[in-house]
Amino acid sequence: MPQSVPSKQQLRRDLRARRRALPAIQARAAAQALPALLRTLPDWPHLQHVAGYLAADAELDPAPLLVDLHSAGKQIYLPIIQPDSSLLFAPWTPGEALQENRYGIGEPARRDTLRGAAELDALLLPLVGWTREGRRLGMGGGFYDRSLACAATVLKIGLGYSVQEVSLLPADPWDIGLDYIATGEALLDCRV
Ligand SMILES: Nc1nc2c(c(=O)[nH]1)N(C=O)[C@@H](CNc1ccc(C(=O)N[C@@H](CCC(=O)O)C(=O)O)cc1)CN2
Ligand SMILES: Nc1ncnc2c1ncn2[C@@H]1O[C@H](COP(=O)(O)OP(=O)(O)OP(=O)(O)O)[C@@H](O)[C@H]1O
Repeated sequence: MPQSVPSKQQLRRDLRARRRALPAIQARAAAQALPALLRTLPDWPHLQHVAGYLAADAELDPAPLLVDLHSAGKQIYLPIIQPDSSLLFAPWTPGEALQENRYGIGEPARRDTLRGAAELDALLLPLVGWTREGRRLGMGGGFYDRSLACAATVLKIGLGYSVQEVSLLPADPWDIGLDYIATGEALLDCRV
């Protein structure tokens, strides 16, 4: 009998629990490995506008990576949830003022020059689950899928622990694939 694929909802529950159970020392090591891993990207020198996120719910923390990008002279951005449930991205520098969104996640208070995903060079996506082929499972709001529907050119880099890898994910027509996945141990090229 073919093995059935668990629902996205079931997977989300299991993988979020797995993420929360990771020892703090491993979580920190993965976050601290990200800057050197991302610097091996062939496109790294050309990335000028890069959106990240502020870690919530035990997500792989891009903070050291955002500091590294900033110190390399790149402009970093954070997502702002829009009324139509898409995301726009506001420039942000580590330490600048934040205000909480409906999930308690900080968003830049200064939002004068918002960009769409298509106007960024790279986007760091928080992963709940991932496959080697670059499929992703997010928190379930569809925010990233909606925002990427018209942004084919932006380099999509998922950040997720290796314990969040699964062999199969349910495929929906709106799912947008990743170009790379950084696990904290390796940078995987999903386009090959
Ligand atoms: N760090 C981070 N920022 C992000 C995202 C993300 O996944 N991670 N998003 C990526 O989309 C957007 C926010 N999406 C989110 C979707 C669901 C939940 C969440 O915690 N849901 C709760 C129920 C919360 C409630 O309804 O009050 C849950 O499922 O337990 C959080 C963020 C924009 N910013
Ligand atoms: N391009 C889109 N346009 C309209 N609705 C969309 C689009 N993409 C996704 N959605 C809606 O978003 C909901 C959640 O999608 P899904 O379960 O794939 O979320 P996710 O990819 O895990 O979340 P996220 O993208 O926020 O990380 C779906 O019910 C779907 O209807």
